[in-house]
Amino acid sequence: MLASLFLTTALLFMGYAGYSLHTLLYKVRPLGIPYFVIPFYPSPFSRIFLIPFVNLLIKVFGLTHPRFFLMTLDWQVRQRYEMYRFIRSDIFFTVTPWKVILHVADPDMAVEVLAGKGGNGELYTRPDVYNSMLGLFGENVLTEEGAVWRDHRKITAPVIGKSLSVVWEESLTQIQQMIRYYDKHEAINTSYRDFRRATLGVIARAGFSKVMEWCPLATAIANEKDDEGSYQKCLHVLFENFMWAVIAPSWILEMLPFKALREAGGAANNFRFFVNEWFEEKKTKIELDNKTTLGPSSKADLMVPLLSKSEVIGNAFAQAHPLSLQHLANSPQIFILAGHETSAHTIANAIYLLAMYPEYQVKLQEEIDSILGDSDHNQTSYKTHFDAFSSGWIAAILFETLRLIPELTVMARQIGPTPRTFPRAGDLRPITLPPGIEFWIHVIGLSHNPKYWTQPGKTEAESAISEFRPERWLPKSGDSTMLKPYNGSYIPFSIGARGCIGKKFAHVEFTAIMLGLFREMSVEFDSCGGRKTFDEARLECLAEMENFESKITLQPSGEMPSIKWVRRRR
Ligand code: HEM
Repeated sequence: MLASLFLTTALLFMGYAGYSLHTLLYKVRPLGIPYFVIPFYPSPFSRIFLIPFVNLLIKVFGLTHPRFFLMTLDWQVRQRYEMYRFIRSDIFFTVTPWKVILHVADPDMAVEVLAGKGGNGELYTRPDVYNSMLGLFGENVLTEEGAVWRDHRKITAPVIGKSLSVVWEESLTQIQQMIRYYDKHEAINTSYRDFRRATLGVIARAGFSKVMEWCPLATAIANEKDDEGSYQKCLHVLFENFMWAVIAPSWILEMLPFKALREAGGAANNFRFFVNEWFEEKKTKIELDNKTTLGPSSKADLMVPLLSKSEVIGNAFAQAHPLSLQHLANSPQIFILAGHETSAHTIANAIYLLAMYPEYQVKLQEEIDSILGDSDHNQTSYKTHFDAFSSGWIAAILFETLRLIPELTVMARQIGPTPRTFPRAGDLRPITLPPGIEFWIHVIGLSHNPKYWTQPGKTEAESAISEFRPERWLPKSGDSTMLKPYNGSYIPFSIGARGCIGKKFAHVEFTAIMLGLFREMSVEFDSCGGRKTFDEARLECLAEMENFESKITLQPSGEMPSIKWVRRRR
């Protein structure tokens, strides 16, 4: 009885899926764009329960046709531009029974989708599944759309711009503390975590005037009784299990019979708790300050101007933009989530690339020495020194790192309820797409598209598009501006009104951290007592980078080779 009920349900489901797929194919075929049929939509649920199983089948049966790549986890990272080369088109569809996805490595179309406006005069929105993932911490600037998002953005964007001096100062402080630790340790393979701690320290200070001295994760966790230790532990657990935290509410995770999932549920709760506590602490302090004749004691962190716009503190702006205190309380959580892992992993990626290509460390150090001369880098400031470093090797290394390994591999948007026409680069005719289609703007596909990355006067092979060549960004002789890639072909921070709010923050932080590290140190692979050659370590590193996976951001799925920080020989 139960078996026949199960069979009937399965047959009905398959019938419905088949019918739905047929309807969607009917929409897609006349458009004349290459398409592949995929049996599932790559939602967080399928990422956990289905795709690993499909990956196993693909491996066991040795399936090598490119259509099978499209069913694997993070094919966007491993295939880069190759899928588009194979089908000879910069856009293609995957049609699933539930959704049609248009994969885009065409820069003109990318610009229109990310920065253009839909039929209702608003920006194209993210698919609901993305907003619900990002909405784990309540409504915030990242998840809202339309008028509410505009109000959030109006409040948060200027606030971030005001924190840059603190970002510079705190980045140098974190690195000083980190170097003290590295000086006493032979080899480490904890760089991703180490930089997460450093950038967390920067955002805590810039955001909340909270001082978090740098220490390795193990020490932070061992000190769990201190606030920051438990805070970092819960962030760590949350990042490791983000997909679980997205697909199930914390109270369900906390009831499950698996320790890792219970911890993930607890971590999501604790994270909200900690940030709310920081927020409340700050609010009380500002309210107190406002009651005194002196006014707010500190203008230098993100929360002061943010809170001064809230309905609690109350002013004309708050009346015109009635965002609730809860909306504003969610903003710091998003600053922390969006602003510390992205920066930390970009720095760690750059460090590994510099270990693989030591010749660029020398360039970087020469640049630092020529700008600073004998002066102490710890005495520099954002105002006096950022500009000097913003169009040389440090900047080129940041841009090239993000070209090869962006933090977000795909930016998803959807068409509203009416058909829209989209431009295509080159002399291809624009294309009118029906409602219901999702765009997956392929950030790495775009930054590896040979039409836009083959350098003038060179062949595609000579341009070494898949390799780390920061010099491609440097100003040409007789010019002072850095490379400006074809619009839409380089979008690690996205573009347009919805582009990253923390782009400058991240650039300043990266610059100060590189300055602090490479003024004093060099990085090299650990030879494991002479058992591993440089070439072996380099190949190991490349193989790990090929296997990076998207959790919240793109990051190692296994162990990176160990590296050593050594004092510079001068
Ligand atoms: C290397 C570092 C970073 C990278 C690569 C990066 C990348 C991005 C990207 C690609 C988006 C757009 C996402 C989308 O449209 O789907 C974004 C949005 C955002 N980023 Fe960043 N980000 C970085 C650092 C930061 C920092 C340091 C902060 C804050 C201090 C920050 C705060 C935000 C916020 C609030 C948004 C949402 C903006 C909106 O929707 O209006 N990011 N970031």
